[in-house]
Amino acid sequence: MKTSRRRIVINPQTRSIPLENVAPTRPFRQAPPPKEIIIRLQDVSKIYPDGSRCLIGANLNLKRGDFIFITGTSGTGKSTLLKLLYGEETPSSGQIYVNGSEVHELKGDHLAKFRRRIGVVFQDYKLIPNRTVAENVAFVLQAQGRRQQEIERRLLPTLKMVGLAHKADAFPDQLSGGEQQRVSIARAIVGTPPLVLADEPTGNLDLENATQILRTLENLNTYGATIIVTTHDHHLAGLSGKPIVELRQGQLYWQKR
Ligand SMILES: Nc1ncnc2c1ncn2[C@@H]1O[C@H](COP(=O)(O)OP(=O)(O)OP(=O)(O)O)[C@@H](O)[C@H]1O
Repeated sequence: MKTSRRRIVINPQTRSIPLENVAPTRPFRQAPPPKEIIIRLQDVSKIYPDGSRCLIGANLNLKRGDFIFITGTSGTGKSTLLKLLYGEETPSSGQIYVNGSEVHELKGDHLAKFRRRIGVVFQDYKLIPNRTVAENVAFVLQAQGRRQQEIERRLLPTLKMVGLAHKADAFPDQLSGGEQQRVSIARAIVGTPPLVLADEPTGNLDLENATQILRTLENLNTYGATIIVTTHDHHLAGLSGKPIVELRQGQLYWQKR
């Protein structure tokens, strides 16, 4: 049987191949990364409709259990990078794989299930205003379908870890900015997710509290969780001794220690 094939026509004027003859209807997809690679960015660009260029052909590979800091000046695109990783934003081009899934292919229940395995510390905390600290943190475990007994077993130690056991019954508007930030950290780690994305998790904290939060994330990392922390604070990133990746002009650069 004869199959119809698209002809590639070389333009004799320029000797270049007209794009409409070669561009496939779907972007060319690479094979998924090997299992030990938990995060892969392949030639990823992100340009917002208003022209803000955050990533330009960026590449990154992280293995399970890696812990890195992403640094970069304000407005370079650190938050955007995390949003791409949990599917809140879609790349303008390129592929992003997280936990074996190509993120922007995930929709509906698949996306919700994928996100349940990621602990996210949002820069603006996103606490539920009419729920107490304990309820905000427990909410994650309820969404994961955990039993009440397990919720109770996890809740208090996590609140203690972030120094907020005494505020369990307070509502978000009764907390300082730093305390709200620590609630958002507790919420991200209470389910011991295999991946934590923390957007400026220490931005509102003094050095003592910031160091305590880093120790908590390092502790989770020793149990195998992959951790990505964005920060402006080179000093804090330097203190931890973990690798630093700088986002500069749309590219990701591993810093030498
Ligand atoms: N939804 C959006 N629509 C258009 N532009 C956006 C959007 N979100 C972010 N931007 C722009 O993209 C750029 C990167 O923003 P982003 O918040 O990712 O940077 P950042 O490095 O996290 O900044 P900061 O350190 O100040 O939090 C900025 O110029 C910002 O104005």
